[in-house]
Amino acid sequence: HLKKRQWNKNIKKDIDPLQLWDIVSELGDGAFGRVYKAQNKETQVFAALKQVAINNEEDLEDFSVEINILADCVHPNVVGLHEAFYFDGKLWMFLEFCGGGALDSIMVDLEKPLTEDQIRYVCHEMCVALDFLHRHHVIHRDIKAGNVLVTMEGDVKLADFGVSAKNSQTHQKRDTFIGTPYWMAPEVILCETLKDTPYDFKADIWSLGITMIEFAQIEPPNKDMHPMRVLIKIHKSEPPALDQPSKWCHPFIRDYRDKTAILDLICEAKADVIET
Ligand SMILES: COc1ccc(Nc2ncnc(-c3cccnc3Nc3cc(NC(=O)c4cccc(C(F)(F)F)c4)ccc3C)n2)cc1
Repeated sequence: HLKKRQWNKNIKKDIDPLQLWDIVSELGDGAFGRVYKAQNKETQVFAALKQVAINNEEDLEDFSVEINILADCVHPNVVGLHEAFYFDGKLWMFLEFCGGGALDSIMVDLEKPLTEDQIRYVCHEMCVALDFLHRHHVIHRDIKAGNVLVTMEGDVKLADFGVSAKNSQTHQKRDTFIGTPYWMAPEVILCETLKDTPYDFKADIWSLGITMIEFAQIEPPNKDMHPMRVLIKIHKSEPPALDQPSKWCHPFIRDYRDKTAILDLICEAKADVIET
């Protein structure tokens, strides 16, 4: 007889989430799939809500992995999971809402890169997040500014919209190529293309470096190049560098505790929105 499917302890069943949460508005212009801003009726706390239609066991497996990672990896620099429900054939994921949004959108909205002080602070917070994830044997695999969220209090939280969104929208088959190439470490490309050399957590550190260049220049290196050509270039070239290295001071992560720089950025970004 079939072993009873071990139900995911992090997912609440047979409870209508809308009895506990109000949907406030749509998040992003559908860029992330169906993601909403929600508010808890009792605590008034805000959440980012993603609803995903679960059509089969495979989908449930995929998203259970994500929920287990989020439930196990509780850290101030990793986006937190409030709760998850399976209701009406859909998986409902409520995550802590970060009011500042993602850093790539902030740079695009303000039409300027981050300052050195902002980069220094964000870099330190991302190193702390990655150290935590790697100690929990989680390799992020898609580190980029678009996966770095900031709160109105100036906290920096690592998220990952790519994989799950990709699965939920395109129902990508497991063995197809995953992740945007610009930030990919050479060994990841090798693994993704040759499917044999296993890569390890150090791939996230390469992508962190590419993300620092992205913070400094708004775009990662090779952004204007066709993705396929980037794969070859990353593989055969030396690691990329800043366009103007002399512009940046070198003793980099030292007095990183300075939150004010990132708070200024968020105020600018929010002021920018209020003005428009
Ligand atoms: C456009 O303006 C805004 C304004 C505020 C926000 N704030 C915000 N705060 C929190 N989450 C989100 C979010 C936006 C779009 C899509 N998903 C979001 N969060 C989210 C993330 C996840 N999953 C992860 O972040 C995740 C998945 C696997 C691993 C990991 C990690 F390795 F980082 F732990 C993280 C699942 C479900 C949701 C709703 N968005 C976003 C856009």
